[in-house]
Amino acid sequence: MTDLLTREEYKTLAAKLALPTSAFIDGSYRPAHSGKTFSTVNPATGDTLAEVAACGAEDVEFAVVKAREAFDDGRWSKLHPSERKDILIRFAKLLTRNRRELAVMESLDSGKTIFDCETVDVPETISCIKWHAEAIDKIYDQVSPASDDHIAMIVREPVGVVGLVLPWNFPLLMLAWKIGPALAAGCSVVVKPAEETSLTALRVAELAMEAGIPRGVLNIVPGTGPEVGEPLGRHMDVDMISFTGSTETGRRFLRYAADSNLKEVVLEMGGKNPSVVLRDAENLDRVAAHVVNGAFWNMGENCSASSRLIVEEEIKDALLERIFAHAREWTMGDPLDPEHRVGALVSSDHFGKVCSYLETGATVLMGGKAHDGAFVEPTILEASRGSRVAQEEIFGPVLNVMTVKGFDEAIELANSTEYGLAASIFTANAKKALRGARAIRAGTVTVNCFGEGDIATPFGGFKQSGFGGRDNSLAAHDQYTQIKTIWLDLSDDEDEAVG
Ligand SMILES: NC(=O)C1=CN([C@@H]2O[C@H](COP(=O)(O)OP(=O)(O)OC[C@H]3O[C@@H](n4cnc5c(N)ncnc54)[C@H](O)[C@@H]3O)[C@@H](O)[C@H]2O)C=CC1
Ligand code: BAL
Repeated sequence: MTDLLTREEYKTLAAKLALPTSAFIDGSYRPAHSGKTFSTVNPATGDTLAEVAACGAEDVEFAVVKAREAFDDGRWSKLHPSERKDILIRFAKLLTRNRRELAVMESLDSGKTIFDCETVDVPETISCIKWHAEAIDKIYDQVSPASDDHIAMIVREPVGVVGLVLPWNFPLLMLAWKIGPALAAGCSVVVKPAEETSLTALRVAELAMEAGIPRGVLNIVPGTGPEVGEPLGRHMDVDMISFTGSTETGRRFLRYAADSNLKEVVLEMGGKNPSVVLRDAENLDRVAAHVVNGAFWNMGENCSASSRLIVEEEIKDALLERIFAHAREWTMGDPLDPEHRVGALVSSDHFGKVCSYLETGATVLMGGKAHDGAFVEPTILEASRGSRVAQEEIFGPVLNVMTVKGFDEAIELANSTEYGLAASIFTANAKKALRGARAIRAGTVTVNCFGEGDIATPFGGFKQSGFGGRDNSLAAHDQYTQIKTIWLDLSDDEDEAVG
């Protein structure tokens, strides 16, 4: 368990932080080609933290050229996997050395609680880099069945230059989910952080250089979606895009690829994830704790947040009573106070979006109030299945409750949105648990618990939640490599004529 500091100690650290503000391309910090900057704001206070380089198409071009040079000359892509492993492990050690600085920077820039940054975001970022580093020199290529006078090898090669487009809800962790396997595989990357939260990615790039990742291999280009994300998505010399964010923007990347070089596209997008609680669920208090954690953790700014509770009507009241009790324990306020479990929403725009769902006419069972232009109380609503709060990804601490009469209706309702990222099912009946887990169309289903799995299990979605691949596990290695088949003729030259 991480040793947490006091609020005052975190405030002192925050005041002393040196914030990186320039793009990081070809191994050094540089201003945007245009010289323009944009403000990055602490959403909890509204204060401007720093002016960050507002990059554009020229900067994307420069970063892609440098990433391509690095890839083609093999300074990283052709190292022995064990050499990449050693450097990435050194990188993980430097992240560990700087973990407190990164946690405070992440909390300030995103509004996430320091508790989560210290206990989840930063440690999982480090273990993700380590996991892919440790895996890379243990993955074997294959030899296919073939006749005695041939050998057919199936080898995996790094995809090449990869554009990584990140969301703001887990700035460090999503960076790690993508650069961990991409760098381990030997790719060169151009990262576009979300404009709301660029700081930690810029700092991490410097630590990567210090660890020995060669220049040009890891480039960070901050800026807006249209000015940086689109030129990256349309670039003719980018071999692949891996994106996490909204389904709407994910669709754009498919169009960019279709209109340019048909680069590979992997999309990890939104969710409207159900917690299904059947009448035979055991230990409703424990179920309630999972439901509350699933709905309110990270202020619900989580693609796999359990934002829909589907409960059989016999147990609805008993479950809700316990859910209210657990939700009341989720204290909200200054993200740098380690006692707080609910911090600020990421931006005033996003705060406005979440608040708009509180005014759609749904019955408010708990919470429902917003504070100081940044904070939304853990909120429990009751609205019908066709309503906006039941269908749309709110990405805030808002749980919608719906009752059902039995298993079949519960599963049908669980599947009734355009999304299919994650789901939980709570029941003491093993058959129902497994039938439900199979029938729910989602990339991850947890039984009698809530979670996303871990670095060793694939993460991604069905339906409009996902496209093209999976983050985490060796499935992520597959994402950043492509298959090549090599045939070799072993026959004696004198055996037979060709043709
Ligand atoms: N992990 C997830 O599933 C996430 C889902 N969202 C959902 O999306 C909603 C909107 O949040 P946004 O920040 O606007 O998400 P977004 O999908 O627009 O942003 C994600 C990334 O895409 C980039 N981007 C935006 N527009 C682009 C464009 N036209 N071309 C290329 N790149 C572009 C952004 O700069 C950012 O780096 C949230 O309220 C939430 O519902 C947002 C972030 C993460
Ligand atoms: N929950 C990890 C992925 C995401 O929310 O973007």
